[in-house]
Amino acid sequence: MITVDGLSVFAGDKALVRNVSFEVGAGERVGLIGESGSGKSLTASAVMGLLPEELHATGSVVFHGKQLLSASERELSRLRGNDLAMVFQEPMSALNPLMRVGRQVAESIKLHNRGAPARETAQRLLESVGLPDVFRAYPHQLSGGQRQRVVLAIALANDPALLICDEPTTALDVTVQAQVLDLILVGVAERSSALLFITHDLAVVARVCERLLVMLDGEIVEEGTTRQVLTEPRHEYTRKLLAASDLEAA
Ligand SMILES: Nc1ncnc2c1ncn2[C@@H]1O[C@H](COP(=O)(O)OP(=O)(O)OP(=O)(O)O)[C@@H](O)[C@H]1O
Repeated sequence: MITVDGLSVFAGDKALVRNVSFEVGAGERVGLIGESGSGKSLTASAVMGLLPEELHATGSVVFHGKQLLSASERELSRLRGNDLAMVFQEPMSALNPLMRVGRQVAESIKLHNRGAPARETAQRLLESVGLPDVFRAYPHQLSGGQRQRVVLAIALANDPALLICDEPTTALDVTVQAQVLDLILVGVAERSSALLFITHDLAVVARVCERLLVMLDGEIVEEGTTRQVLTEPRHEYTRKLLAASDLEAA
């Protein structure tokens, strides 16, 4: 469904992501883990066509048969928020502070989903993330966890084939984290969406992902099923990550 092949990201001639290759199959939940600065977010941004101007990507990212690295901005923006959706760490960056959240959800529903009026669909989406009463609220009136649930409702609005989450719960309280993770899991399961989940938190990937990719200094150094990577890590770096985490090293 999405195939990343030999992806590199450069700042000038300095490679920040080097020769990264992986696939995410339809409906699959894959985790991208590694320490801060290992290149996880840049990999996701390159896949989404959201790299800042000073960076450039080489290699290949094929999504539903289409080469994204050479796609026009117009094609990319048609894909984003449609077949390809993303949830970032900081929900305020994805929301318009001046618009009621119900309207923001309604506006994200694309025309082809116009069976029911967008307002009703938006309300149903908000209910599905446990927010039946926030339609007329502004983002600042909500808690961080509620805002992230609104962002999730927007990301899921058009039943994306692939949802990319970049540290979606890192900024939230621990109790709220679990709730948002569950909503992500239910949301992708109901739609058979694939999930690429970026985090440095191994307890989170253990709960969410079927397969893991481990990044170090811009490269993928290990890959396997979640169970394999967390119980029989092959790379020294993965062992260190496990030792440094709260996970019971099995
Ligand atoms: N616009 C940029 N220009 C130059 N270097 C950058 C730029 N953006 C990121 N980098 C560098 O690229 C490397 C990878 O960054 P990236 O944000 O992908 O890491 P990460 O694994 O997602 O870490 P974090 O969890 O902290 O977000 C880092 O060393 C970072 O400093």
